[in-house]
Amino acid sequence: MTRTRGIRRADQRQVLWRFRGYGLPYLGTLFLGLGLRICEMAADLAAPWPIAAVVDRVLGMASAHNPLAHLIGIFGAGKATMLATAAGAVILIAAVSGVFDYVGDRVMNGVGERMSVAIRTDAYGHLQRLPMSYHDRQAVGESTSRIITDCARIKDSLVALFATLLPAMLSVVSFAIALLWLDWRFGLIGIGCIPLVYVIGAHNRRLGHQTARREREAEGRLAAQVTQTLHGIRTVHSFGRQDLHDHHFAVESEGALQAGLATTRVQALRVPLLELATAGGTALLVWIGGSGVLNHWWSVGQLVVAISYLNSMVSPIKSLSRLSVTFAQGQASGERVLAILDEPRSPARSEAGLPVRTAGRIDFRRVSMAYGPRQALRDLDLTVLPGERVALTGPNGAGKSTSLALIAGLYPPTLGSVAIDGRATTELPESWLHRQVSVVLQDTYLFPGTLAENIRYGRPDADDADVATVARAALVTDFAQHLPDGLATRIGDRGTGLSGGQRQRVGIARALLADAPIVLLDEPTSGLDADAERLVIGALRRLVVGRTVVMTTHRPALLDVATRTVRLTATPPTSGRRDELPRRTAVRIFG
Ligand SMILES: Nc1ncnc2c1ncn2[C@@H]1O[C@H](COP(=O)(O)OP(=O)(O)OP(=O)(O)O)[C@@H](O)[C@H]1O
Repeated sequence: MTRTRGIRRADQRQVLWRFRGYGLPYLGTLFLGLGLRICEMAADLAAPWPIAAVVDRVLGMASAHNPLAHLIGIFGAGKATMLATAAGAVILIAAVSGVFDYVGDRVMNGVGERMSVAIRTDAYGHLQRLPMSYHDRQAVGESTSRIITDCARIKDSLVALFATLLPAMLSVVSFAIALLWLDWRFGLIGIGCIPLVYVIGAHNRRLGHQTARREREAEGRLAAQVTQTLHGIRTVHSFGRQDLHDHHFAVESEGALQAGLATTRVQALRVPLLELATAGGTALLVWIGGSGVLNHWWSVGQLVVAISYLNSMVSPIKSLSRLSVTFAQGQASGERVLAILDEPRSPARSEAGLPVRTAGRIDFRRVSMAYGPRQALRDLDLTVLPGERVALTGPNGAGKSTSLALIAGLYPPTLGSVAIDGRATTELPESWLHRQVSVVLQDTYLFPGTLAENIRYGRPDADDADVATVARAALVTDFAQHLPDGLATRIGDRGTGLSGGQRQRVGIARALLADAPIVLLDEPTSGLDADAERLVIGALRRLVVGRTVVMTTHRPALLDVATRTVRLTATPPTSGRRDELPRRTAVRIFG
């Protein structure tokens, strides 16, 4: 949020331009679309001439140069025949214009749609790969809103750009030239309308951008609010605090409403101002044009054509200025999506020279870790030898989970280094590191899908036999065989339908299948009753064999699995100064 506010005005205009690279693959299609629009334009330019021919030749008001005049008599010079021919020409021209409009629209809209899908896919892919520190500070709902709603607004802008803006600009230029060709006085009146209408549109765009940005920020906060409430829906129900969430939602909703109303005001003001500007142009044309007809400068038919051209020229200008709000919204949304795309990712590193499988030695060297201003670990020295099973214990907040997160490479240490087989985790490619380290968390996260799919999450290429083997070893089969479809049973969002112990066993099966040489267990049995814990520990005993294991636990039964226990201690700070925050050291107790 802070970042989008920080974007300078000069940069604001370039927001949508920053996405131009996504249009390069479609340049050929865009030119085809433009060609179709030019054909449509030619048909539109011909549209008023049959009427002019009727006025001049059939009604005999005057005779003047009409490029289609000779065509009206092609089937006969009788008035009835000429009328019928003119009527047929009107329909034919409209049909030709309609066909080009239809095909042109499909081609141009398609480019906008495809470009926005590519932007959304990139933004989503980038978001997933951003470091944990980014996700810690960004609400889930806010990120979701950027990927879904903001990308949709960018799509609206791109579709409007290709399907409306470019054709409208083409129309304005073509009709202005046609008016000039008809008579320079008509041309001047038409061209005179353009700056007036443009100024109104530009003013709207500026106002619209400010309100659109406020609206999108408020909507983002609303989405975050909904996600947070739904994530904690059990707690909401348990405490019956729906009223509190209603209140928070109403406050955010009011913010979104005010911003939405401001956008509506900007939009509402635009229409009357534009109507006034265009009515001025038409009035001038009727006045000067009428005088011209009376003075025999031009025919009635030509005046009809000129008025028709002026209308055709002004209506795209009107639609352009209507787009000012769409573009303002697209610009505000573009800033929010760029804020994701501009966020730096960890650099890609080569796996060349790295062993397929690490021996599993882990070294913490004078490691300190802070989450922003909050110190979590200080000066930790610890070596875990290959095959060792170390349990980290200590009071709440001593930094046990943080130590595991550092081994998994989820965060870089603030000071010191964490090394695997002598290589600092910050220098290792993420893909390699993830193959070396498996994690079983306190509450295993399961995705909607089958049990087998969830187990396969750690190794997508594993065959059914491998999945079945690890499911047996992790005691998943014990409960899966009582489910209607065994391992093919579908489970709900976040594993609903399974008990806590069952979810943990699926997590262990997943880690078994991933077969990483280092296993991290973060309180895998906390919250389980004695029976469930016994089963989970049974499964864990199979997982830890032949691997380096670092675990955090308060449970004596799980401590039995460890070959060494290390206690992280915390000395309370003597003052509020940062350098005197709790000092944590590794203290060997057993082993
Ligand atoms: N993602 C985070 N963002 C900010 N602060 C964090 C984050 N994770 C942990 N902390 C803070 O770091 C400190 C250490 O947390 P950590 O979870 O590592 O402790 P722990 O020893 O595992 O605690 P527990 O036994 O309660 O699980 C705590 O003060 C915690 O509030």
